[in-house]
Amino acid sequence: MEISKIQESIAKAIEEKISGEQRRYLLNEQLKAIKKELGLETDDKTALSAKFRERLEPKRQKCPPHVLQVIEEELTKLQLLEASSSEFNVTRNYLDWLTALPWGSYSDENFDVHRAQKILDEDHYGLSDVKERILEFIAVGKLRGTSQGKILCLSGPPGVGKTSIGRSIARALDRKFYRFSVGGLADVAEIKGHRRTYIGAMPGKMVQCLKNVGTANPLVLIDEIDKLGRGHAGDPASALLELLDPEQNANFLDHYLDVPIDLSKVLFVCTANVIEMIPNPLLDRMEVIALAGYITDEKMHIARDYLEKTTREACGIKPDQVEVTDAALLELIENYCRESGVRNLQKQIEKIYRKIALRLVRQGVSNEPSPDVSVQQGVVESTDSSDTESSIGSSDTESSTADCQIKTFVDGSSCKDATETDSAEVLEATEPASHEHANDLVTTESEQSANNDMLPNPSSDSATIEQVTDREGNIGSTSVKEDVAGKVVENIVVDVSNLTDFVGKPVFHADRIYDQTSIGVVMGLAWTSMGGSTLYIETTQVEQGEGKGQLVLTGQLGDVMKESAQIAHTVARAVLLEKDPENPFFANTKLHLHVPAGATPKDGPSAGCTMVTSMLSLAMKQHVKKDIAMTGEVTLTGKILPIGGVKEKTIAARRSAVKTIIFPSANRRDFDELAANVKEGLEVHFVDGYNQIFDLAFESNNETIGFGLASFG
Ligand SMILES: Nc1ncnc2c1ncn2[C@@H]1O[C@H](COP(=O)(O)OP(=O)(O)OP(=O)(O)O)[C@@H](O)[C@H]1O
Repeated sequence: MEISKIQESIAKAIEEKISGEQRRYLLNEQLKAIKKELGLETDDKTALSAKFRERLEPKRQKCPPHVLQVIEEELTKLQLLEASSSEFNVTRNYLDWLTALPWGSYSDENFDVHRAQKILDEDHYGLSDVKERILEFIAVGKLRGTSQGKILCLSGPPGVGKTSIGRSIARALDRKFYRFSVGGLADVAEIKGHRRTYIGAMPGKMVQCLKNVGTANPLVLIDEIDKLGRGHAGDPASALLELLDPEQNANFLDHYLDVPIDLSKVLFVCTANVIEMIPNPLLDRMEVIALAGYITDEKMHIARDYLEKTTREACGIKPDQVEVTDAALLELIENYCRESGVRNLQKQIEKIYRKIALRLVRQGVSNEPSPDVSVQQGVVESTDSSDTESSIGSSDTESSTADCQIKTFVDGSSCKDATETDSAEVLEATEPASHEHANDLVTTESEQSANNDMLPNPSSDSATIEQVTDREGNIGSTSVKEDVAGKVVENIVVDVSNLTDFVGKPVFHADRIYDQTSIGVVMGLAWTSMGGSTLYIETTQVEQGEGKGQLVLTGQLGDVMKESAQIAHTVARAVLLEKDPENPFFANTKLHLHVPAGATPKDGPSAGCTMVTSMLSLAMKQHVKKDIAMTGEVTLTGKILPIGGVKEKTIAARRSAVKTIIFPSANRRDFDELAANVKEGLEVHFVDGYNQIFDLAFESNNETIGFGLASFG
């Protein structure tokens, strides 16, 4: 009895529930039908299909037939699927990607070489050989009518402008710009996409790029290609090869998209610090353009004409409110920023300008732009605004309250135009950044006032602010408000004497630890991914005694360098035997050879001749010639073999005030190709055998000791 009552009540509850749902479903369907009848709304699936068709319509003519066919099939499938099913979502997303891609839509390319030259000059100082190569490339594009089929690779140490040159090329060619970094990338799916069957599947970077830029011929900058990871599932290098190779990429197959896409019109530019690390099949297909680094003089120009200008604008400071003297800039370059690139220099300049901004604000200056000119300011966008912003936000190591205030000031008032933060970015190739090309290091007062004369509507601010009233409206985009009335605001001068107030004390650099090298110490030249640098080889005597001849090595030397030291020991012994047969130094002395700095791992054979010289200097108790540096691999018989990184090493030598360099003869061609300003003031010798190095290194002492080395090697 009880049981039948319970059963009855359960049956009733279920019936009520079912009929309620049926009722709701019925009413919903009726509502939809009525709305459809009235033309108020189409159902979800129809609306979706209509949306996709509408998106496809403008591209239909240019869209390849096989893609159109897939889209049609998928649209039919969409109608048949239940809207709540997971497959419906997969199909919808797939259609979304398929219809969003810029099938066959290309932006008009600009092959105007003069315009390209202007743009490249506007964005970068110097780099004439690099610019020339780019212009040649554009010229060929003009003659052929297309620039397809080339992969450029810009290689060089960090901060020499590889990424920003990439951007300039996009601007010069009028192509859209997209950048993504493959540093550490180990998953092939990042490039080729995931198969649609996986939950959360996405297409690869290239398809994302095309969707973002909206044209099928952008310039794609692939950053850090030398740091490509090694994948556990699939090899990213092979996937990149398929992407980059002009023979294959006309039919690039993304796993997600599953229809071939034509990437043959995409211009690929890669960047790398060391080309040796790029997988060979990739390197084979690239046209490598090397950027070696800058000498002091070039850095001065870059700082004055480019970095200072963009930073000043980014900080909202007017040219007449600040003066950074030549001497201060030189000090900054020589003692704070000795590396090959200019990124650190840019950071230091930003640091100075932030501090100046704070001082100006404390003095009561307000450079707030009036509403009508703020628009104008937005246009004056640096091509590198992102980099500027990211370093403004992150470079400073001091975290004082003052700095926080400065940051607020900078962010709030002037860095509005910076946008990108991600590793992938899209840039419309915009019109020129406002770089000037003054050859002089300083924009003189007369130039400034000449500029003023050309300005149409000089403001009539009160005479209380000296420089402002003198040169009002100099950059034509800001005006000083009256709120400092009655107060004289002086422009801030940054000179050598007060530079430490802005950037602190200079950092210690180990590249010139000896003013005059002592006995057993010789300067060599090294080449790393950070550019060239000088290094010292130090040799001392540990103990002496009959038959104690031995060599101890320190300084984090790799296997090749250790072997090179052993070879040097043997060569030095042979040289001494030849010069001074009675001298038993090497046979009876335990030597210690060290290469500072001990924390930096070093390897390679190019310090061979430096090691021999260092050991001989100790054995003969003679200094080597002042300000001499050398590089070259030495063989057991004393032959000198060629080395790499001639330009980087020459620049490093100049940075360290070296006067004489010794290079292997086989590197003469590399040296001859260097720009005149890089070679300026250097006495360079090319040698085949160690005997010539001996003569050069111990030159001044030869007469005194009466050595005349017979041919060795
Ligand atoms: N010749 C130059 N003239 C003007 N500005 C330059 C020049 N070279 C570099 N810069 C500036 O230096 C900054 C750093 O350059 P960029 O980011 O392109 O370096 P990079 O070589 O790509 O470095 P990384 O290898 O670390 O990616 C940029 O703001 C760039 O505009």
